[in-house]
Amino acid sequence: MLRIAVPNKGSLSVAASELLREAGYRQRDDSKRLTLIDEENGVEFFYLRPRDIALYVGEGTLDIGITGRDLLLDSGAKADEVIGLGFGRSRFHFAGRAGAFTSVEELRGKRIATSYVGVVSAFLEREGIDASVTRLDGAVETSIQLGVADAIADVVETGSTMRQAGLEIFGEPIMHSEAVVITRSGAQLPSAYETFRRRLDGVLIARSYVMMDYDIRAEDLAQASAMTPGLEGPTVSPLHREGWVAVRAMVPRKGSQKLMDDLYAVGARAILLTEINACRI
Ligand SMILES: Nc1ncnc2c1ncn2[C@@H]1O[C@H](COP(=O)(O)OP(=O)(O)OP(=O)(O)O)[C@@H](O)[C@H]1O
Ligand SMILES: O=P(O)(O)OC[C@H]1O[C@H](OP(=O)(O)OP(=O)(O)O)[C@H](O)[C@@H]1O
Ligand SMILES: [Mg+2]
Repeated sequence: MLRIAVPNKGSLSVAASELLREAGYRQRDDSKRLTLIDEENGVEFFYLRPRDIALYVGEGTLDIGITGRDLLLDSGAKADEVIGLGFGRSRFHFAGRAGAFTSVEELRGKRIATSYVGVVSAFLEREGIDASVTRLDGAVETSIQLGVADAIADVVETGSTMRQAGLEIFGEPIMHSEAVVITRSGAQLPSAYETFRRRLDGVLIARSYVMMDYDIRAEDLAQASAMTPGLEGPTVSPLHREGWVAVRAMVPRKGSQKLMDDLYAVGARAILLTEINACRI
């Protein structure tokens, strides 16, 4: 059986289970449940803290994990990111009281609080900055007000937690994160992994692509099909109208409305955009 770790709580948990459900796997319907066997697909799911997942996968106890890229790097586990999942996107930033810092150089000799000691220490070492790093479990933003730290390094999505705590980010983002699938470095994975990977790729593609159909005069086909190259090439079929053809191609969802305008402008008509529910590429 393929053994897969899924976040049991936190920002990634619901979206990870939704993705797996869309990919045809059984998922728990009770958030207190910590393991689940999907007999039909030959998979056992383990619902674990996102922070611990890289450790289990790195040790080889579990084959696959879904966690945050930031948590994977922070753990130092011997596991690699194999698929970016496009949700749980965040940036990782230093912040201080409004106006207190303008650059990371000013962190020298200062106290920094964070839940990501691995990421922060590696960054400071790379930059040659000597500072003391304190580990906190969460709600790191409050530590400055409470006098435990001069600056913090934390996850920022909308920035509203920082703003409400009266803090301001400074310097470039230390990293960009999203939910990722991880496997143990150099591991020989069970053959079921390939099916898992193809299913997930299928869901991700179905989410980011749509199907575009249109009719066009044969003489305008070259110009229009260059705008809709599809994955392998567009499907072009005869139309029951002299001098016209029907074209079908997958196109990125992003920008698809503008693409319809542009196709219309080069002579395409009966332009249809439909959802892809699932696919194997
Ligand atoms: N507001 C957010 N938006 C997007 N991603 C986030 C956000 N907060 C955290 N993350 C990401 O979610 C992952 C795990 O963080 P999360 O906060 O869910 O775990 P946790 O702090 O252990 O759980 P909890 O917050 O429930 O105690 C990390 O990869 C992090 O980058
Ligand atoms: O930029 P924002 O949209 O405000 O999101 C960022 C906040 O979300 C996370 O907190 P979480 O709710 O996970 O609490 P925690 O700090 O206790 O983990 C993260 O640690 C930040 O505090
Ligand atoms: Mg959190």
